Amino acid sequence: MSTEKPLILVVDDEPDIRHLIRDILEDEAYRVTVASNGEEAREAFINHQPQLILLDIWMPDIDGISLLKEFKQQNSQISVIMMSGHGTIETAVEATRFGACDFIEKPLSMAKLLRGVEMALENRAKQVAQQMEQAVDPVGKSAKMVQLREQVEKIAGHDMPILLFGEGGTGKHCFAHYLHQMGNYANGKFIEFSPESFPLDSEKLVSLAQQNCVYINDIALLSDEAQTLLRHMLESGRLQQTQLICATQQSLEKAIQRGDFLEGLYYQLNTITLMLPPLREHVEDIPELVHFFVDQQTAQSGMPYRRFTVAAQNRLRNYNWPGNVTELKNVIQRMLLLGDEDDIDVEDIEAALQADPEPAADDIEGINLDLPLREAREQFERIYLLQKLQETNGNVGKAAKLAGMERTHLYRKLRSLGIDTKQL
Ligand SMILES: Nc1ncnc2c1ncn2[C@@H]1O[C@H](COP(=O)(O)OP(=O)(O)OP(=O)(O)O)[C@@H](O)[C@H]1O
Repeated sequence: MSTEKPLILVVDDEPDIRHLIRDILEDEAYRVTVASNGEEAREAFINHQPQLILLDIWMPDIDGISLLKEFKQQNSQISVIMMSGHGTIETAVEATRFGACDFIEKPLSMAKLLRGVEMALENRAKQVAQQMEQAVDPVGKSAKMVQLREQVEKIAGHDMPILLFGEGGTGKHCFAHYLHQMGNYANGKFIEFSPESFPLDSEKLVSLAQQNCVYINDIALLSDEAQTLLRHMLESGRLQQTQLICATQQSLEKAIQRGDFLEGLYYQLNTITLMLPPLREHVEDIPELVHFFVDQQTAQSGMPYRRFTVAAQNRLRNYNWPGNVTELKNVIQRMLLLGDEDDIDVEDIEAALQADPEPAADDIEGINLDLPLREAREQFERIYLLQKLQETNGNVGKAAKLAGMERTHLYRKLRSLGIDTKQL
């Protein structure tokens, strides 16, 4: 996995705009390359292989849509944000149908530009991660899982909003992907919005959502503005050609009572609800989930295969899993990484469960929330990395794996945070 900052290609024939965007992005530590016309853009695309392209919709030698199509044909994974001036906004909306992930209007607002770039890169990273996970059918033969899969088969083909209700880590994303695969827009995209990334522009929402599956995580945390917009879109039928799946960990009825959630929106969303049980209520699925995650992780990372003894599997069934399937997956990853023997036994499980950083609230207590973001982030990074080093007895290589970073990058990061691993 590369930990270098993503490379962004900026294509615009106006030098002022190119340079302004380059400065803004470089200030945020992105790597940037620029092109002033179609020809240069093609060259930069091949030579630099950017992760994201900011593409002007109109240039003297070629129109942006044709260039977008070319890029998408050569690399369907590439993220492209179109930039449009007044009068070309309809073309920009059109561009989302040809695979642009977003568009921004000129004159450019620095905040919107950075937000757009961040969101595009985040979505790309999520897509890559999802592909690595090879969106699987939910595993489990317990009565609850069998019933849930049957429900999905019945409801996936209807264009009605679906609400997924379940504690953190119970498989809401997993079932949302399954619904997408079984639904009417299986050939369309799976687009995830968090409450912060929800588009507040109705045209943009409709153009992104059409013929696709839209998954909104933590729906109870949507801003009042976003709730009103979503309600309006649903009432006016503008999201009809969309598979809309919303997920929540908290009761929406209670959110309504507190005045935090629109009652009208709740009735729009509550037609079909799937209740995802906590893992402690279907522990009979644990052995199958363990096999599944061991196979998945050893195949993905080349870690050696390790077997769980029967006693170890029983211990896993007796734990109450406050973090549900996510916690089980993390514990398995930790054991595969840290153990040396072929077999994983009860003692390894006890050690991994004790090291489980689930009660996150305690861990972030040391962060001063009055600090500017950059410094608060540094404080968090320090606490987080010290915790990883503690879990691995100061082994930087293993800590890097747990943190999903390259070892050399972690060394550099530790140095910049003033952490001396020899003193630990
Ligand atoms: N039944 C299942 N079969 C196989 N994998 C599963 C199952 N349930 C969950 N997973 C996997 O476990 C991990 C956590 O599940 P997921 O992200 O779907 O939970 P979530 O409820 O959406 O979490 P959050 O509340 O944090 O958003 C994912 O990698 C998911 O693919």
